[in-house]
Amino acid sequence: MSAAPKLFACPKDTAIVLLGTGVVGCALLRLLATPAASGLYLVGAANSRRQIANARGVVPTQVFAALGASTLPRDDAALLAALDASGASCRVVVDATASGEEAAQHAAWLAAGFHVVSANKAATGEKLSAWQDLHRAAARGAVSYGDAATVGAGLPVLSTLRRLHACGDRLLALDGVFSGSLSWLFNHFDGSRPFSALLRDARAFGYTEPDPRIDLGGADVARKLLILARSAGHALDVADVEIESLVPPQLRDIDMADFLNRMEELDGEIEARRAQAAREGGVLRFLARLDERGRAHVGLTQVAPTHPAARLAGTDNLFALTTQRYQVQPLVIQGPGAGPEVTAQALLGDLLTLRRNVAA
Ligand SMILES: NC(=O)C1=CN([C@@H]2O[C@H](COP(=O)(O)OP(=O)(O)OC[C@H]3O[C@@H](n4cnc5c(N)ncnc54)[C@H](O)[C@@H]3O)[C@@H](O)[C@H]2O)C=CC1
Ligand SMILES: N[C@@H](CC=O)C(=O)O
Repeated sequence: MSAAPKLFACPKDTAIVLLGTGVVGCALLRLLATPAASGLYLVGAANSRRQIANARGVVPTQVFAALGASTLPRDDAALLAALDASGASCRVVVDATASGEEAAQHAAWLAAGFHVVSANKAATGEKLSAWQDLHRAAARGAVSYGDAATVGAGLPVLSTLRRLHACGDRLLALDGVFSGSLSWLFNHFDGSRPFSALLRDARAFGYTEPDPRIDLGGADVARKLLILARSAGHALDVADVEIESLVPPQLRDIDMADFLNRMEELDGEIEARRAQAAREGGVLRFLARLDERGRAHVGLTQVAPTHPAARLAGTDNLFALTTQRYQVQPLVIQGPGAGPEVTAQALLGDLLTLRRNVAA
């Protein structure tokens, strides 16, 4: 891969490797080629099968072609070596995969002094012990973990919660719609098209997880609820969240390709629920709730058309934060909660914050 002279017009202070060149990773590559990303330079990129690395710099717009031509085997160590060889003072691994294996490495990377910026929720939204390890590792490595993309695709909800927590405010309850894909699906599911057809569209628009059962099964929403609760100081674990799955038992354990061919099997049950809700004057929304007694639940709920969740559009997420100081009226954050551009912007925002903090 040839060096990129234009990139070196900026100080080489922040070197990046990018894991994952799917919809989010690609959108980030586009942003890295814009002036907003001055001072950030890419030294490696990988998908699940191939990688490229060059400590002197990789041109973001050439990553696809270079990966296509690459014969380098997948090896995270070689990517970390490129970060080290770059000489940059700030070395960052960006995780835009949905891989549990990569997420399991975040703590080790932090402990070794690499910053991590992640859209992947598997490290922070699953086991509480992993969350705790990660925060200990970041302290040990004196580095930061950027996670703005993991909740609300970068809506300012985690930053707000953390600021309230730092001010001594206490989160009492959390309510809302935490999934962009499920929001989009139920905002459009009016009986005119089968649910499975809408799901194919949501997948094509890049709103769903690589395996849409992670969305439909409630796991993605539960992860976000856990990330939010933990960021507000609540030590919640996976077993503390009651999850209602929309995936019927016969579709849960088959491989993803089979599931994608059999999505029509979702239609009967979900259309019956929609029709029943409509007969009773309501609509379906996939809601998340953490109540004041620490009970957490995610699942499909029938709501009245006047309910705030019934008035969302597109991929809107809605986060209603009830805290000691926002008790009479919750603090509400609403906006698009999925999609490549907004998610990549959240990653870029974390990278720029890191760069600023390291320079300060
Ligand atoms: N799509 C969205 O709106 C949002 C996505 N996210 C998160 O962003 C992440 C990526 O999502 P998408 O781009 O939609 O998925 P995608 O399926 O389009 O892309 C995933 C990429 O990761 C690569 N990959 C898988 N395992 C890998 C490994 N071990 N090493 C390197 N690359 C590997 C795949 O080859 C692919 O390039 C997920 O964790 C998702 O939860 C977060 C917020 C919003
Ligand atoms: N699949 C997720 C993408 C963002 O996290 C969602 O639907 O919200």
